Amino acid sequence: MPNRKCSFNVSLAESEDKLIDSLSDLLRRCSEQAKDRKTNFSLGLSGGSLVQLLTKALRSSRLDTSNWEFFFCDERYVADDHSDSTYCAYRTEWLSQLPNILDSQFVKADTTKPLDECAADYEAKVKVKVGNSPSNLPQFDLLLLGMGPDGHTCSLFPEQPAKLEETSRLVIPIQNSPKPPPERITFTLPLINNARDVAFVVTGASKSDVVKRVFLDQDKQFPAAWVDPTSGQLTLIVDAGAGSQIKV
Ligand SMILES: O=C(O)[C@H](O)[C@@H](O)[C@H](O)[C@H](O)COP(=O)(O)O
Repeated sequence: MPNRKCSFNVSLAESEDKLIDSLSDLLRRCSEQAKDRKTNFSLGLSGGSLVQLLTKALRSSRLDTSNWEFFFCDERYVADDHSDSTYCAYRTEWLSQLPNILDSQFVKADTTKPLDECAADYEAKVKVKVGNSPSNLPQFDLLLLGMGPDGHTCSLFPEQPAKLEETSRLVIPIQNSPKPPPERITFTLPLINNARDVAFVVTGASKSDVVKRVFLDQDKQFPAAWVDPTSGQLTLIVDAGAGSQIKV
């Protein structure tokens, strides 16, 4: 595998139930490690299909989430109660299905601020709430990432390669996103790659080629291929369709 700093674990699930089990196992391991360190469990969320899959994993695993804090690896720049808001998608789902999770456990983006300020403010929140690694950067316990068919992850898109070069800011504004809505904020690679654990959850046969090109070829035209934790662990959880070109 070319140039990857970290090796990665692959979990190839034959059914949705198995995929949810793998996700639950990962959440259990990472949250127990946070408990052992006597810290809150900091978990970065993504949108899309992950909303449903994570809800199912939390319901079936019955993990104790009382010391968990939920952040957003990216967020759409819309009001909290807008149907495009990733926070809104989780909150709506969890209010009925996971009522023990409190609204105060979400660290939300303040989208009432201008876009640039919203990103800077979210970075400040991350710095206050997430403990630093020895490199002096906030270190998330786990980031759950999705990947689009174009190889985007978070709100880092192939059409905006300069965003991959960011070295100082941890959260940046995005304008003119090729996927609507056009305005967003997103974690940058220095923050993503500093996490203890990063996991991609990818499903569907239509993504099998991009999964191969990102994870096996590490083809840097795809932003997801830039995710390469410095000292953390990378996990790929795929169903049979998305993982059909990956041999475990
Ligand atoms: O803000 C967004 O537009 C979505 O969060 C998006 O980035 C999503 O995570 C990926 O496109 C994967 O989505 P699926 O898993 O649903 O394919």
